Amino acid sequence: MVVILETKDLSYSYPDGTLALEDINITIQKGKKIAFVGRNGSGKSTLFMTLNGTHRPKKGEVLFHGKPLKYDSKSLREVRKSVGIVFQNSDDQIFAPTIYQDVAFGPTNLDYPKDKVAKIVHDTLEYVGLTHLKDKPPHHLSGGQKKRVAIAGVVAMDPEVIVLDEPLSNLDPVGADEVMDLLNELNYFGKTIIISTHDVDLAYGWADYVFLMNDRKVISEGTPEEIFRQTEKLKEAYLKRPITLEIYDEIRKRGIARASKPPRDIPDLVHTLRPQNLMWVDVPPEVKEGETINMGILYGEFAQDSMYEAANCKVLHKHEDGLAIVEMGRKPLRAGSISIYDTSAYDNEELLQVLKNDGIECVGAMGKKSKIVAERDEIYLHVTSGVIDRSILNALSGQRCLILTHGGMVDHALERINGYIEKSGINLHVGVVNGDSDNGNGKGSC
Ligand SMILES: Nc1ncnc2c1ncn2[C@@H]1O[C@H](COP(=O)(O)OP(=O)(O)OP(=O)(O)O)[C@@H](O)[C@H]1O
Repeated sequence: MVVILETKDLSYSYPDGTLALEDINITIQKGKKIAFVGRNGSGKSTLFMTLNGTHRPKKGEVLFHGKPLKYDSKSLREVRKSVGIVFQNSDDQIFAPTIYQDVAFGPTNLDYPKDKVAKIVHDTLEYVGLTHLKDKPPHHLSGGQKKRVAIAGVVAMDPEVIVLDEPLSNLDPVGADEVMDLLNELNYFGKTIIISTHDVDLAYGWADYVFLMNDRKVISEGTPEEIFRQTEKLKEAYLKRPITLEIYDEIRKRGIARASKPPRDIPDLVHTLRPQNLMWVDVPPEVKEGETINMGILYGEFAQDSMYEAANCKVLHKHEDGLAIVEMGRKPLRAGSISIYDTSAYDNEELLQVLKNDGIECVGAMGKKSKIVAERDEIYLHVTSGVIDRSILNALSGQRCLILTHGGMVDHALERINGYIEKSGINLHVGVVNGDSDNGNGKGSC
């Protein structure tokens, strides 16, 4: 593996004293797709500006092909030719009167002869699909088109590394797909692509390697599979888990996923679904269609919860020669429950009793006040966002859940859960376990 970019103990402060990066040590491999994931203000854009020398580190260094960056104008010109940056806001990047002139700006500055510049611009515009707009002023373009012009301006310099700050911000889904296709193509032809994003689904499905940033530091790095399994780190970085992983975990808990690697995208996810458990088996002559028969011991692929298990099967179709198609029975799950604790009538002693006596396995808090109470009294919160839906999902897979909330949100939670019960026909146990509210379905009995 060839290392193309590296930082060593890199720190950067803005002139007003804001420390935006602290002791960053990263290594970027040539030809990879890299995502820096972090919430607003974590330092992604600042880091990117240090990678091509726009920002000079206060401490530490940036190395390109193993050589420390120098900050004289000739060296900077060279590194900027090799490490191109596409800014978050295209208007900060595009300034020439026409798209043609904008894309020509970089190659012209490299002192290429006119005909070479013309060929580069022509080829680049064709490559990004903007030839038909070449004489338009950039401010007449849509956000997605401007983004492509900005990318074209960088591609025209033929850099080894293309760094894109939030490449999909303000793009509609189709525009976003187009930009990602373009980046994949550039990567396929050997460019190292580095992006920043808050979009965990994008990073999870797209990147070869992920750096997780929070509060001016890289707090974790690894393959997407490694990073997005680190629930605590994601929480620390105020990020969620990718939706594909969330769905996969729910499928797995219900015993309908194959034992395979966690899926990276939707086709992967579909593939993890265990095929319907239909089998051809030999059956005794007296067995009739519709009957349930004992299949004895299942093992390996066919056992759902352990290496070996006994299973009943329903005979769906009886064929000649003593063969039948049977459907394997699934083990029923223990019924889960959702208790709601109204923190307007909070009593720590009582809450601890509820947690213990009801065997609560998953606690969530909704609303700032309830979260503050939980933090103050050191009640561990398994869920802090999407609390109602998460609790429904956990209850569906057999867990006993408790939601800490207060005021109108108690009724809101009840309404949402009862709405789900009504729609799905699945009768979850739900109720308010303290205070005066009488809205519960099975109050106090969870
Ligand atoms: N020109 C500036 N002067 C002073 N502080 C700045 C400047 N630009 C950014 N900062 C600060 O540096 C820190 C890192 O900002 P940065 O823009 O690098 O974060 P980011 O991860 O790219 O955020 P976003 O996802 O919102 O783009 C923040 O605290 C920010 O307020």
